[in-house]
This record gives sequence, structure tokens and C-alpha cells, in this order.
Amino acid sequence: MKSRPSVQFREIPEAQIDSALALAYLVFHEVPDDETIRKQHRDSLRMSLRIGAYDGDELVGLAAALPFELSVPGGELPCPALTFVSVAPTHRRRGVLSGMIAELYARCGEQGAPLSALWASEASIYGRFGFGPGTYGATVEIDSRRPLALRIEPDERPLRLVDPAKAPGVLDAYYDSTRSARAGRSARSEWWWRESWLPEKDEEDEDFSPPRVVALGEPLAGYAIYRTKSQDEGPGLVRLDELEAESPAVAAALWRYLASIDLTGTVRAWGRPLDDPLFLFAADRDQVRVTSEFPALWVRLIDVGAALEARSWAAPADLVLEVTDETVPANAGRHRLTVSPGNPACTPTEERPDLTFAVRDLASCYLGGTRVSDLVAAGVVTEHTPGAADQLDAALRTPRLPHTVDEF
Ligand SMILES: CC(=O)SCCNC(=O)CCNC(=O)[C@H](O)C(C)(C)COP(=O)(O)OP(=O)(O)OC[C@H]1O[C@@H](n2cnc3c(N)ncnc32)[C@H](O)[C@@H]1OP(=O)(O)O
Repeated sequence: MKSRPSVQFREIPEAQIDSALALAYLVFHEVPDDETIRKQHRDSLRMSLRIGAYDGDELVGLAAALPFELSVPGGELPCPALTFVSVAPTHRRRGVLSGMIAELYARCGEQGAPLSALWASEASIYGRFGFGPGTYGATVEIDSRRPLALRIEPDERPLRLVDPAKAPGVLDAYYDSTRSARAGRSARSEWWWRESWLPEKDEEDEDFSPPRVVALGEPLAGYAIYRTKSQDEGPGLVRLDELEAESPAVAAALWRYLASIDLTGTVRAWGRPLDDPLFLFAADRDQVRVTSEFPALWVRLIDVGAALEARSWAAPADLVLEVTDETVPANAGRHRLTVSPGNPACTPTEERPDLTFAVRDLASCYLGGTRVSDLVAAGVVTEHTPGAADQLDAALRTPRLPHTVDEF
């Protein structure tokens, strides 16, 4: 590590939250003039673990970790969620980030959190620290200048608009139930719903309308959250932020609604799961196009053994996994994973390995979003025992792909 001897890592006191924010605004080249956005940032930092890097008394680095609970196959785990990572331009490439990450991992260990997660500003930064893409998202564009062509009949029950101020109460239990179907989703507090997910103004683009919430069914069978904006040239845009539905027919009804809003001609859905049923029930894939796919949530296994024992498994397995880990040496070595129904165990061993992983690649597979056999085919995981990758894939498999939309 290249950290200068004068740089020290310690918690940032609450009284210095404004200095920490000033550093973040400096490095992200943004100065929100809206006080509600500043307040939301301040509140986020207040509820986070705030790791600071100090050169003497000067704050030169910030790494905040929100106290998330992440859904994993079969349950959920504490998962400090790394955000606001900022290093002063005067102190770049001297190991400040490396020092803050080491401090974060030590704190996670003390708190018994086996995972951490983040959204990366640049994909090249976090692999070296053992993070791997755990969930992926797709951007979808629907040409809605003509009716949405569907291969299935939409649910014909009436749709209703929900006041965004009341939406957390109406949606939260339903949203929470989706977390057991899809790993990679964090629990949402009332604060998170209000300030982060449904703020009046869109932080990225103030031309968008306030959030609109449309719901179907009583009890709730599905909902969509979207914003609209008019465009100088041509019809307006519907930006979909979230759509959840208990059946394909409910999903079809919501998509049809979004694609038929007057004075709009495009639905742009950001961060859809890669196995969205829409892709199969849309009748015209020229009308419904995936325009990008991207790594969404990056996951770090802080404690490999505890993380593997904490998830559920789809099939039996008995394998020795060799893990390399440069930033959390306690993970490095051989782990014997035995999975019999309902009873996973992961113990250190000296036996010959069946598979050798860098910890970042094991993290990519952990939620079920990446196949081990694909990593073997790519040459980044080594299979020593023929069939070991397939055995582990069968055990890791989840009914639906993991998915995350809460960007932080
Ligand atoms: C979860 C989030 O918050 S994502 C937001 C991340 N923050 C930003 O993008 C804000 C602007 N950037 C910054 O503040 C800083 O440049 C940071 C945080 C990205 C990096 O901080 P630094 O203190 O310079 O990193 P540090 O010196 O510890 O670098 C460690 C290693 O990562 C590499 N690295 C650092 N930043 C980058 C980058 N942007 N791209 C590729 N590699 C990088 C370094 O070269 C170094 O590699 P080496 O050990 O092989 O030489």
C-alpha cells in the first residue's frame, strides 16, 4: 500500500459531515443548488459509517457505508453499502482509497457483516479490492408511437394512480415480498422510499415530472413507478424506474399502460432484470429493444465462509474451493463446501481444490447472476476436477436472476 505515513484513517464525526460533503461535491464535479438534495445527502451521511482519510487535520478522503440489508438466496444479510467514495485531487494514487477500503473491511469484520456492496462510478476501480458484479441491469426502449404488441392477454382489472406521498405505505410490503424472489435487493426504510426513491425532483434531470405511481389489484398485484418529460423534438418520454408484477398478465397491463400515455412516444426503462418476462411476451422485438446491459450491484464477500453458509442452495454439492484474496487474507486458502438439503457447511481444508477462484469471481457468482462454467470458459476460474463448475452452478442456481435497482 502506498499510503503516505501522514495519512490516517478514522471515523468522520457528525460535526464534519458538511466538510465531507464538500469533498464529495469537489470530486464528483457537482454542487446541488437544491437544498432538499443537499439535505438528502447530509441525511445519508448521518446514517452511514463514515470512514475518513486525514492528512493532519485536513479531510482528504471519504468512504461512507449505508447500513443495508441485502436479499440473498434464502434470506437476507447485513451488507454495508459503500458510497460517496471521494479522494481529494491533491491526494490521488497514493493509496488513500486502498487505506479506506482496508478500514471498511476491518469494520465489517467487527460488525459481523459477511458482505459489502456498491455501485461503481468506473468499472475498473473495484475488482482489485475483491468486488465483482453480482447483479446486472438492462436499459430497454419501447417505441410507443404505436400500441404495444403483446403475445399474452393483459390483466384487465382497473389501474389506479397512487399519491407518491402515500406510496411507501401502499407498496412497501409488496416490494419486500419481491426480495425473496430476487436476490440483490435491499430493504427500504420509509426514509429511503421518500428521499431516495420517490423524491419530488429527479436529482439527475430536473426536467422530469415528479414520480408517478400506478398500481393494479386490491390486494396489490403489481405497480410501476415512472416519470415523464416533454421533448423539444417529437413526442415525450416515459422513464420507468421500477415495475413489479405478480404475474405476466399484470406486467403486460402495466407495460401497456406505460406505452399508451398520451403525448409520449418512447418508454425508456432503466435497470430491468436480464430475464424480464417482457422480452418473451413482447410480440415485436423491434419495438422492444435492449439498448444496453451493465453491471449493477458489485458485491464483496468479506467473509467467504460465513457468506456461503448463509445462503440457500438449489442442489447438493461437495467441493473444495480455493480462493485467492489479496485484501482480506483470512479468506485466502481452501474451503470445503458441503451442501446437503438445508445444511450448507464451509470449513477450511488442505485437500486438493476442485476449483480456483479470485474472490471477485466468487462474489459474481454468489447471488446466482454469473455462471461458474462461464468463468471457466473465460479462463478466469480454473476447474481442476471435470464437472466441478457444473456441480457448483446447479447448487448456486436461483429461480430468477438477482436484480437491483436501488442505486446509491
Ligand atoms: C462506490 C462509489 O462511491 S464509486 C465513486 C468513486 N469515486 C470517484 O470516482 C470520484 C473521483 N475519483 C476519486 O475520488 C479517486 O480517484 C478514487 C476514489 C477513484 C481512487 O482513489 P485513490 O486514493 O487515488 O486510489 P488508490 O491510490 O488507493 O488506488 C489504488 C489502486 O487503484 C487504482 N485506481 C484508482 N483509481 C482508479 C481508476 N479510476 N481507474 C482505474 N484504476 C484506479 C490505482 O491505480 C491503484 O492501483 P495500483 O495499486 O495497481 O497502483
